[in-house]
Amino acid sequence: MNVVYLLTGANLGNPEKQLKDAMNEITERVGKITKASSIYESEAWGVEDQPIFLNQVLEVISPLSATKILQAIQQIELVLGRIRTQRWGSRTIDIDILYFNNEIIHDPDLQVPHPYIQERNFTLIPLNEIAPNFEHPIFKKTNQQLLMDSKDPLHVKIAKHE
Ligand SMILES: Nc1ncnc2c1ncn2[C@@H]1O[C@H](COP(=O)(O)OP(=O)(O)OP(=O)(O)O)[C@@H](O)[C@H]1O
Ligand SMILES: Nc1nc2c(c(=O)[nH]1)N=C(CO)CN2
Repeated sequence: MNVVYLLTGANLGNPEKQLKDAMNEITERVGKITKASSIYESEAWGVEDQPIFLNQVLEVISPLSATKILQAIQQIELVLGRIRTQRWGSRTIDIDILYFNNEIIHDPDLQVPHPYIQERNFTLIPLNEIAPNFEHPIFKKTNQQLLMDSKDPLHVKIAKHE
């Protein structure tokens, strides 16, 4: 069994419902959700002039390989009607693999740990709620240390407690 951390995000349609729907699909297609952070809201990072985002981090126990999980989350994005616009643009649902066990993967289609974890408070803050002591396998720092070192000014607040 593998331990995988996923980030879900949405800023179009009904973001809260889409995060809930994503949890159901993840349970169906990826594995058992063992921890779920609160739902957080923040301004759009990277591209301005977008609606605010909701984000959540999930810990999932999965029998699938990282490649199979990527395929499963891409299926879920399709099922939930993801509309792709621009890079870092608005979306009905986005699912990223943050960590897969403590493995380092550099495939053209799959970078694990996710390359932006340490730069984005919208990832670090929910991640810290459920996995503060998990160590980043490249930086050899816990999520808590990464958050303390973060230079991202983005303000991320709880929208809804789990
Ligand atoms: N760890 C990962 N999790 C999810 N997708 C990944 C990962 N590493 C690489 N990818 C690739 O990224 C592509 C998805 O890009 P996407 O359009 O979601 O980027 P984005 O969400 O706009 O930006 P970002 O990746 O910075 O969050 C997928 O096709 C997938 O192959
Ligand atoms: N606050 C926030 N900003 C973002 C997000 C996101 O999930 N939350 N996702 C993006 C696409 O990768 C770009 N910007």
